[in-house]
Amino acid sequence: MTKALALLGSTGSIGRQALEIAEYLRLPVLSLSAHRNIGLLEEQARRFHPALVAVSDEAAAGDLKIRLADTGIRVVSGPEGVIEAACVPGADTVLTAVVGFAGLRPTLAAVKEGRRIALANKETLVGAGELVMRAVREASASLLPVDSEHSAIFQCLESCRDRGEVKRILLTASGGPFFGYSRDALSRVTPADALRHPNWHMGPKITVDSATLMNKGLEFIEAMHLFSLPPEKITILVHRESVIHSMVEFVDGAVLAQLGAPDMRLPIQYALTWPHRLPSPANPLDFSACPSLSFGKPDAETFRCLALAMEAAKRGGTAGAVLSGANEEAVELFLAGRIPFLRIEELVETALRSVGHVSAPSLEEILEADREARLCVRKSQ
Ligand SMILES: NC(=O)C1=CN([C@@H]2O[C@H](COP(=O)(O)OP(=O)(O)OC[C@H]3O[C@@H](n4cnc5c(N)ncnc54)[C@H](OP(=O)(O)O)[C@@H]3O)[C@@H](O)[C@H]2O)C=CC1
Ligand SMILES: CC(=O)[C@@H](O)[C@H](O)COP(=O)(O)O
Ligand SMILES: [Mn+2]
Repeated sequence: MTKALALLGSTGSIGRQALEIAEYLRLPVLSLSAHRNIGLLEEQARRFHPALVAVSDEAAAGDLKIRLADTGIRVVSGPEGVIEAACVPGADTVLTAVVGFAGLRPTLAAVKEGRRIALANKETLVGAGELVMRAVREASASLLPVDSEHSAIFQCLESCRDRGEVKRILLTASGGPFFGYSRDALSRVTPADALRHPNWHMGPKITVDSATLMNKGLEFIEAMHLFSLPPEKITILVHRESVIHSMVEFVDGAVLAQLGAPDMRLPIQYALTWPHRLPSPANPLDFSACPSLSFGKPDAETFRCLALAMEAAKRGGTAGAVLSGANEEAVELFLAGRIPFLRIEELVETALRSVGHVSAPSLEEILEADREARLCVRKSQ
């Protein structure tokens, strides 16, 4: 059970819900971080009185220092400031809800300090899964998934004493807002269309990833690392209702599933209270509102990002960092209205084919692969 929290990405979708849970559980919050949204960060700082707040954008950090001058709260800046927030003295748990690869270095720093990590930032494991999991083992840190599917799998595996008993993981996918669309229809969708997820309210990047099915590809790689499973033992199952958050099939044919309303407050809270369960403000599951549950296969021919992610999953090494970095950059261009939807997959594929591969990379080589992938996307847009 968490005693005190460091929260990275507090102004985002996960960050705001995490603060709701911290308040509900009466957990002290010792640090907060954001990129630029200092209006909300100031409000949060005044409400939760952390020892430290970090703002990764230097100019915004300067403004926040002035705004918080009367509070005695320390304001630190830049990527190094976010690392300081991750390692704030006294916090036993760090919830990493920064979006994108910017989450890697602070997460790694907290792992090395042996903290409990409640991990929402999936790009960390996609880009540097082997390195991060090795650091977790070396520091005897705990890594608790917040991503809804991975929290579900984690919960289904809790009574499993021998991983050899796992036949496969069934990773559920909503199919996103464009489920059933043809390539022709996809060529005309807008950012506003892509931001309309059928079941979840999330930040813009992950919402677009759900629309391209890249989110499921990222989650496939995240699951491989978190649960030490080869790609053959993970099956993606389209489940439009997002009620079953994922399942585990065992060698005797038994299947365990975790169900719940689509409400991230539940997996956030479980990562903070584990190994205990406490009452939660999350919406309860109303079975009468979901009379039928459907299942199907994902369409990786229409949604090419999924096929590219599976390719990167099998390739390993720096492929995950290239996939993730190129995708982040391409999604940003799409959201800015500078490229059409289907250009996202083309740019990711170009990066995967162009950036040199390293099979057992160091942190520096991973960071370099991410940099090169982003550069490749910007040059090819
Ligand atoms: N939202 C959800 O329901 C789920 C999210 N996740 C994962 O959790 C992570 C966060 O997602 P979500 O909350 O939706 O994202 P949001 O975009 O809503 O929030 C992102 C947070 O990260 C901060 N941030 C943005 N860029 C940087 C940067 N370069 N350096 C440091 N901080 C930065 C933002 O600050 P600012 O506000 O100032 O820009 C904000 O606090 C993602 O990895 C996502 O895939 C996983 C499962 C579900
Ligand atoms: C809430 C959460 O964990 C998201 O990752 C969500 O699962 C996205 O849904 P799909 O990618 O399945 O559309
Ligand atoms: Mn998810």
